[in-house]
This record gives sequence, C-alpha cells and structure tokens, in this order.
Amino acid sequence: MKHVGILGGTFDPPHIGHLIVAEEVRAELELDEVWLMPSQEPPHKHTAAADADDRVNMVSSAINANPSFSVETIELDRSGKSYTYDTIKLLTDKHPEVRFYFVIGADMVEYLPHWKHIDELMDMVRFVGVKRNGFELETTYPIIEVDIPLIDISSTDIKNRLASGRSIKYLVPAGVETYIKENHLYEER
Ligand SMILES: Nc1ncnc2c1ncn2[C@@H]1O[C@H](COP(=O)(O)OP(=O)(O)OP(=O)(O)O)[C@@H](O)[C@H]1O
Ligand SMILES: O=C(O)c1ccc[n+]([C@@H]2O[C@H](COP(=O)([O-])O)[C@@H](O)[C@H]2O)c1
Repeated sequence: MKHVGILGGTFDPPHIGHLIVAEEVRAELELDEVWLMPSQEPPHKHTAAADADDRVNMVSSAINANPSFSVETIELDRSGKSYTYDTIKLLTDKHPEVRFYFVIGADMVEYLPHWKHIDELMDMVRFVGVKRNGFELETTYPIIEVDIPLIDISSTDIKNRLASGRSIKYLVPAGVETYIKENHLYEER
C-alpha cells in the first residue's frame, strides 16, 4: 500500500509555510508522496484572488525540485465549493491502493466541527494536524499531530505585502515570486 499525504489549500499564493508543512509531515510519517491540492473554491473563505490556472502554475513552480511532491488538480474538475468529503470519495475510488493522510494547519483543526460530513470523513481518511500561530491544535477528533517549527507566514500576509510594495523574498520560492511579478498578480487589495 502506498502512503500519500494531501495538503489541500487555496494556495493564493503558495508560500514556504506550505512547503515546510508538507516536507515535515512527509519525513515524520515516512510518506511515499505528498500531493498539493489547490481547491476550486475554498469552503469557508472568500474566493481566491488569483485564478485556478495561476495557482496551479505557482504550486508547480514551488515544488519543482522535489520528486516526492506533486500537484493534484482533481478539485478543479468541478465547480462550486471544494468540500473535502466529496474529494476524498473520488480519490479513494480512483486510487484503491493508496492510504491517504489529509494534512491541515491548526486553523483548520479548530474549524473541523464545521466541515461537511466530518464524522463520515474521519472514517474515510486520517487527518494530520500541525501547529500554526494563533490557533489551538487541541481537538476531540482523532488526528495525528506532527510537530513542526512554528512558521508565521500566510497567503494573506503575502498579499498584503505585495499590495503595499513590501518584499516577499524568501517567504515564497523564487519561482513563485517571479511568476507573481511577471503576471502582475495581487497588485491591488
Ligand atoms: N504557516 C503555516 N503553518 C501551518 N500550516 C499552514 C501554514 N500556512 C498554511 N497552512 C495550512 O496549509 C493549508 C492550506 O493553506 P492556504 O492555502 O489556505 O494558505 P493560508 O496561508 O492559510 O491562507 P490564508 O492567509 O488565506 O489563511 C491549510 O490547512 C493551512 O492551515
Ligand atoms: O470540506 C469542508 O467542509 C472543508 C472546510 C474547510 C476547509 N476544507 C479544506 O481544507 C483545506 C485547507 O483549506 P483553506 O481554506 O485553508 O485553503 C482545503 O483543501 C479545503 O478544501 C474543507
């Protein structure tokens, strides 16, 4: 059986926090692969500023040096909010040989009680939680906790920096920074 982590997200834009989370979980749980999975529409927050193609291109650029990482675009095949319950059903049907681990930051751990069909989803996939500044990792749900360095970086912060002309160097991979500049993304807030 193959063990695969999924880091679902808006990736608007991807940043080094995403990469460190993915790599720490891969190493700690000895996963074969981690798939970064951009959502069509995030279930609980406003629509992404960048369109799906740009977010996929940025994620592809961010992971290009890591053979254990890939981009999973299954959520872009359907419109509307990207509920994880619907996605995991599709992925487990498509890949019966894979055991999936759904990786989330502590902000999403706090939000777990509001996820669609969360009790059924808990039986379908193992959840892995990592700490995040300002949020509690504590939950009554049976998640696997992986200890990572606290990384105080968010896509919101990156967008705020860009809109006010501040540097994002080293907060995102160099290729993502170049992509954002060349495509004039996030110039207004
Ligand atoms: N710095 C971080 N530390 C831990 N987890 C993170 C970090 N950044 C993102 N994540 C987790 O990665 C997943 C995808 O995050 P997402 O693409 O929405 O980026 P974000 O930085 O959380 O965006 P936003 O600023 O809109 O909250 C979520 O589960 C989130 O909790
Ligand atoms: O299915 C849900 O109800 C649900 C609610 C909140 C978040 N999620 C998923 O959690 C992942 C991280 O969400 P976000 O908003 O931080 O990008 C992403 O894959 C979302 O689809 C899923």
